[in-house]
Amino acid sequence: MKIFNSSQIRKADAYTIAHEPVTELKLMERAAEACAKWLEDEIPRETVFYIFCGSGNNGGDGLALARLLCHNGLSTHVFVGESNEQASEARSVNFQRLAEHPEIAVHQLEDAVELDFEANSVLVDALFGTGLNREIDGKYAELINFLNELPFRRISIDVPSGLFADRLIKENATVFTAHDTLSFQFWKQSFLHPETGAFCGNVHILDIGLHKNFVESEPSNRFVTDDAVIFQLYKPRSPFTHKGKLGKTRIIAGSYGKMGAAVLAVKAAVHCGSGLTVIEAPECGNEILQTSCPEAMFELNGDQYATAFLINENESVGVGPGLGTNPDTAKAFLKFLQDCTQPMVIDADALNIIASNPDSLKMIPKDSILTPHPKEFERLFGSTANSYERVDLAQKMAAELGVTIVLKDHFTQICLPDGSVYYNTTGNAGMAKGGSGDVLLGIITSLLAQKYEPAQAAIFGVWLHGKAGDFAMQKSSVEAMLPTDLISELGSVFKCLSEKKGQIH
Ligand SMILES: NC(=O)C1=CN([C@@H]2O[C@H](COP(=O)(O)OP(=O)(O)OC[C@H]3O[C@@H](n4cnc5c(N)ncnc54)[C@H](O)[C@@H]3O)[C@@H](O)[C@H]2O)[C@H](O)CC1
Ligand SMILES: [K+]
Repeated sequence: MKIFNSSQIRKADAYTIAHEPVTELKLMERAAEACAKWLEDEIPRETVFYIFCGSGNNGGDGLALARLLCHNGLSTHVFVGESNEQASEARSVNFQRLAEHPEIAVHQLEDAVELDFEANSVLVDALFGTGLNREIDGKYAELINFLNELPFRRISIDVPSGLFADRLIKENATVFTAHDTLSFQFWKQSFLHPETGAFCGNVHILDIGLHKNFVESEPSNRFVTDDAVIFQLYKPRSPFTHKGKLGKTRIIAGSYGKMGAAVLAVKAAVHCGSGLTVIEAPECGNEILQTSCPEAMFELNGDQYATAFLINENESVGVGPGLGTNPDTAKAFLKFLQDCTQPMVIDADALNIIASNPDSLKMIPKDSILTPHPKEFERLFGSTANSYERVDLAQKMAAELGVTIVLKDHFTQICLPDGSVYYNTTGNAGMAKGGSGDVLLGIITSLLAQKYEPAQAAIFGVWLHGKAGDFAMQKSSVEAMLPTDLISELGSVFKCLSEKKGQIH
């Protein structure tokens, strides 16, 4: 799914109105219908809805929503500003149409502070959407601060009021803090970054039928990895295949005291479908690895830590977890990097060695995949003021070096050599635990061995890893789930994928 900025979203709106064709009023009605359906499906019927409406079309959505909810027998209050003079036509019509339902209580926005809210209230924010053009202040800020303190579920229409769709806000800016955001048609960039996404709660993207031709032809280099992307990437296994056709994965990982990282990476590679898997590690890991993962072959590269790396053609290499940064390991790794020509997956200590030897960035084979967390990214490419600047820098460096950079975050960003960025939305806070990254390296390397193109392996691998995390969370909890559980859940994720793909074709 493409990510558009607010001016592109306005264009999508206008294009749809002109070419479907459909009136602005009808489009607003569709948006309100989608929200009403979601609320009626998700929120108990005895709820009292308090809908706060601004003077723009976001407010118009709120007014239409109030009418639809009331029409369906739900208890509804609306709050509007003093004057409707500035309002768009569609918003004004929806204000007038409230008269169809005299049972809707209409209040002034400033009266909210005096109101006795029912115990089973839900607050709906339709104050500002993509038309916000400056930070919120004055009476709107007072109202939002008041609403944020009430002990009720808060739901935003399209965008939490106070957030811009496509840029950072000032620290301490006033924003409606939503538990859920019902947003139209597209993910907005601000939902995907920690500084702004924290205000959105759970994001639900509602289809309102904006014109396909516009969506297809309007350029964007930012995307969200959605189900359509994944179904296109996933290659179901042919019944006539054999292990020789499913690639050879080499995981180079582990040193004394950090052999768990190697275990996790190699097990993930095997569970992700690698035909043949080799774990290259120092002698101290031999017994541990052969016992914990008998499916993989062991090859020696040192005693307590790696001192020489083996190069084999026709293998996909994933290197770094638990490797350590002993000077001998660093020297051997840099030589290996210089001699290799095949794309490889580089993580953890291998990234730290590169960061300590900046000239080695140029030696990374083209199309390789780097999987830094924010701290590793900073060591490699320097610090940035915020996550928006960080993804811009990652996008630039990926294109400059001809590599894929997987910037690990709540919504991990996959920056491809062609300058595009994919945001991943699978995964959860239970994955913020030592060992998750080792599993990711194993998954991506395994996909690379199975002849997924490097960019595909990165996008698909990050999605799989997150989805396995979501399955693991359902069985356990964000606190208790383990990176090992991600490996165990890979099977269920593939099962689900192949069943769904079967339905589609
Ligand atoms: N694009 C779509 O797919 C659809 C969008 N819909 C809804 O429309 C809004 C966008 O509406 P718009 O009228 O452009 O903007 P807003 O409602 O967000 O508000 C603009 C309004 O507010 C004033 N304003 C802006 N910033 C401030 C501020 N800080 N303080 C006070 N006033 C401010 C501005 O001058 C305008 O007067 C979109 O989000 C959807 O909810 C359609 O209904 C369906 C299709
Ligand atoms: K809103």
